[in-house]
Amino acid sequence: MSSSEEPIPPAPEEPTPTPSLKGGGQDLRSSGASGELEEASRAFTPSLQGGGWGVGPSHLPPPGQPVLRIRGVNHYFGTGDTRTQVLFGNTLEVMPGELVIMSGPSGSGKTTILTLIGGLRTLQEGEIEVWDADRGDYRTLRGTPEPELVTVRRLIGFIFQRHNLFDSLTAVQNIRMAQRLKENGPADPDRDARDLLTYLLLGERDLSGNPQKSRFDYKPAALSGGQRQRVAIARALINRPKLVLADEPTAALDANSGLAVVTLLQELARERSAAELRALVRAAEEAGENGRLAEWQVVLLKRIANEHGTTSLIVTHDARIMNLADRIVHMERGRIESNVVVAERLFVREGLRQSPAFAAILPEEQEKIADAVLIGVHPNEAVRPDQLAARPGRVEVYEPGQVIVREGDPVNELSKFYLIRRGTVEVLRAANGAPQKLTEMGPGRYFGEVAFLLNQPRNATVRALTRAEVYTVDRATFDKFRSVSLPFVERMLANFRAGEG
Ligand SMILES: Nc1ncnc2c1ncn2[C@@H]1O[C@H](COP(=O)(O)OP(=O)(O)OP(=O)(O)O)[C@@H](O)[C@H]1O
Repeated sequence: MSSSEEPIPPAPEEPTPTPSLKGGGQDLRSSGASGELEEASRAFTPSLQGGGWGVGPSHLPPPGQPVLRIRGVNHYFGTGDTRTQVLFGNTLEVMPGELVIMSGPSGSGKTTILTLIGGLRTLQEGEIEVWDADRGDYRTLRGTPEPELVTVRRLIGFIFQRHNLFDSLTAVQNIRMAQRLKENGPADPDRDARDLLTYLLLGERDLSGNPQKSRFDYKPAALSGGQRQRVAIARALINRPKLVLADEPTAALDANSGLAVVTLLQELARERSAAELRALVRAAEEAGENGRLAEWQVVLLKRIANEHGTTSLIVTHDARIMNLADRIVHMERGRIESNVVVAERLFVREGLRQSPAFAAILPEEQEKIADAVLIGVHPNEAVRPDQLAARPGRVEVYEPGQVIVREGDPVNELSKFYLIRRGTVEVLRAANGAPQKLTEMGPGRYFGEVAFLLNQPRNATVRALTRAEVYTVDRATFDKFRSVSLPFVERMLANFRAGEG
């Protein structure tokens, strides 16, 4: 281990095996420590602690507020001449229940940021706040004394590459010793641990439902790498943490258990019907993966995931997880280069695709235009003023009665195309001197491009009926992308005509 490391915080006093960081030498606790069994038996004694289980919606952050907030985070390794900055001004918000994928090349800083969020490294510069559902308040990680950091770590389920199972304990014992018994917790905690292992295919039946010898009582040495990883995953999730931090959780897993893990993480995030879940599994299969969940696993999954609202932040290259992401955060050289809410990207892409104005723009150029107006907020959620300010010129907000475009107004380089994000607008046109309502439009509908395509004044007035949020693409941007596409489109048309001839 290089001498450039910062001091590692001391071990938490709770007998919970804290995950190690990959790369060695950074363990907060070592596995196989003496006195494990003693610690384990202490952990088996029920200690009724509040929170966690049975946390209701009132324990979510205030509406529109994140569960995790990162602002201006820098990080440096080493001292003196060898001091190197590895994170640069990173800012990110994660909303409740989101499944966030962190991607990026090796060395781009993903693990470092994850360990800072988990309170496993000292936060040097910037701000990280984690929502504490038990307290109904944010915990800040800046300058936080160790005992409070321990409390923050307890809010989090860690799934890291080196899993630090206790060698002298069985699979079930390893999970039970991490289990915090709470007032509204499962009636039979032992069964809960076994069910999680069963779901992860380490129980008494195989994927086809046929009996198999369970691994409940196996010690880590008798388990394969992938099996140990699944025990570690069960241990991380046993307390239904509201925040899961995972670093390549499926790296050592085969297709079936990888899918089981991925689906569990997704299912923990929010409620889905069994039918929706099956559709999800089918989609995963159709995507060309070999993995599948058994019918009995789906039933168990529903029970295990009875507690919802878990937010997961996962560093992964696993395409199966990528496909399930709500938000994709891409890092390059220590910086968050892009932060995309998948549903928002689909919404805007689809909106642009629908408009005939974009027909002359190549699909990949359309996607660039779409990406350039994204604001990083799910279209189901209203944008906050600070979010508008952070990404200016993308979304405009109109109050009821406000005019967005006015009939007869001339168009110029600054004229815009509008895609409705939220709210309703009405379209009016003057007839016999009085405005006549032509139609109303809601989310996903667009307006405003005809005038700038034809270079004519606006042919109707559009006015907000309710508070309306609209994405905007200005004419200069539109023309730029169209000119890129034009030669291709013309060549395609020429080929088409030649073919016809
Ligand atoms: N303990 C350390 N001491 C010094 N430099 C470190 C240490 N840990 C990481 N780094 C450096 O910090 C940068 C970010 O590393 P990090 O492990 O966060 O990247 P990563 O994106 O997780 O990479 P990978 O995908 O390979 O896991 C890298 O340049 C790495 O060499």
